[in-house]
Parts: sequence; C-alpha cells; structure tokens
Amino acid sequence: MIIAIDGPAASGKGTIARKLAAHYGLRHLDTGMLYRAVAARLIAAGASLDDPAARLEAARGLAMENLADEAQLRGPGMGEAASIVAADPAVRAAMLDFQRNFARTPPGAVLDGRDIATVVCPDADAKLFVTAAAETRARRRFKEIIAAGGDVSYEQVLADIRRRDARDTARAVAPLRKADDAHLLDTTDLDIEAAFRAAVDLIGGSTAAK
Ligand SMILES: Nc1ncnc2c1ncn2[C@@H]1O[C@H](COP(=O)(O)OP(=O)(O)OP(=O)(O)O)[C@@H](O)[C@H]1O
Ligand SMILES: Nc1ccn([C@@H]2O[C@H](COP(=O)(O)O)[C@@H](O)[C@H]2O)c(=O)n1
Repeated sequence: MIIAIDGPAASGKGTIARKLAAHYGLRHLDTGMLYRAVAARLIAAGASLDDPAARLEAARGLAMENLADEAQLRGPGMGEAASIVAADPAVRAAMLDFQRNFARTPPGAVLDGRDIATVVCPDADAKLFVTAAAETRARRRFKEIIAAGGDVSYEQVLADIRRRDARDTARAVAPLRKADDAHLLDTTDLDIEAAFRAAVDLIGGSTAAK
C-alpha cells in the first residue's frame, strides 16, 4: 500500500505520516528532508543556493548519509533554503527515482511532502492533503522550536511559514496543491490523536473503494 500525504509547512503531515506508517506497518519517507539535504550540501560546499550547476551537482550526489543529521537539517533557515532549491526542476527530477523506488518497495510506504499525490505517486492507494490555518501552524512550530531550546519569535515563524507557502504554491514545477482525488484534512481544530483517527477513517474509505 502507498499512502501519499501533501500539505503546507508545519501542517502536521509528518506527524500523521509517522503514525500511519506505524499503524499500517509501512515505511515512511519525509521527502522534505531530501530538499533540506540538497540545500545543506550546497551550504557546506560554500556554493550559492541560486547557482543552477551547483544545485544539480548537490542533488545528483545526494547520499543516505546526507539525511542522517536531522537536527541540522531542521535547523534555522533550512526550510527556507530547501524551498529555494526545491523550485528548481532539475533538482526535483533528480529526486524522483529515489522517492518512487522507496514507495514501491514492499510492503509499501507513507510519503509526505508537497507533490507526492500529484507527481511522485499519482497512483497511490490513498491520498491526503493535510492543512491548518497558518497561525495555528506557526503556533505549533514555535512551541516545538522553543521546547528544543531554539531562539525565535512567533512572528518570525509565521513569516517563514507564509513565505514558504507562497513560494511552494507559486513555483512553476510541481507546485503545492491538493490533488483532485485527495481527501482534505484540516487539523486546525484537531489534536494529534483526533487528526490521526480522521486520517485512518479517510484511508479506510479510500482503500475500501478500490
Ligand atoms: N493536530 C495537531 N495538534 C497539535 N500539534 C500538532 C498537531 N499536528 C502536529 N502538531 C505539532 O506541530 C508541529 C509540526 O508538525 P509536523 O512536523 O508533523 O508538520 P509537517 O507538516 O511535517 O512540517 P514540515 O513541513 O516542516 O515538515 C510539531 O511540533 C507537531 O508535534
Ligand atoms: N515533496 C516535497 C517536499 C518538500 N519540498 C520543499 O522542501 C521544503 C522543506 O520541506 P518540509 O516538508 O521539510 O518543510 C518545502 O518548503 C518545499 O519547498 C518540496 O518541494 N517537495
């Protein structure tokens, strides 16, 4: 079984994806980490995020070990940097085979990102578009960063989320959008457990219909 989950920054898609993977005995891939790792490689090499040749080299040379340091990849500025390199069609193309092979490897997988249901796995067994109000997402992400010892204001987090949403939605290739056949799951008024239960219900409906 392949479950495709898309949604804007800090909507809770990763939290739901991890819980669904455990629930259904599937593997999980947070595809945002791929773009974060490409950006991290560029920064480590001293290259500009705006250099197309350097971006392609960083994307093509990406290895599993580049995904190991989650704290670094989730650190300050990395979401923004990832969204800059993710707008490059050549970078996206370089990520495609890995994601599709991951999804198809038995017993299947839950993938979360921005273009999973629309581009990476258009034939997924179930598709969810997870969202929440920008202010709610910013509040949750702010709480998470402060709990981890980070130093940021709520206003900075909200601005980052809005900037990334705008760039991810407006880009020409694989923009963030709900697939026509995806279920909409708005978690603004749901806690984590309620959101997970709603996801299971929606997936139950999708897979029963196949
Ligand atoms: N329904 C919810 N209620 C309250 N908090 C939530 C809910 N869902 C997720 N969270 C919290 O919100 C934060 C963002 O969630 P998560 O990392 O799953 O979002 P995401 O969409 O995967 O983010 P990103 O786009 O940055 O990868 C986390 O701290 C998570 O624990
Ligand atoms: N399938 C995807 C996943 C992510 N991106 C881009 O990466 C940025 C960081 O993603 P997070 O999920 O870790 O927040 C995101 O803002 C997107 O620009 C993508 O394009 N496609």
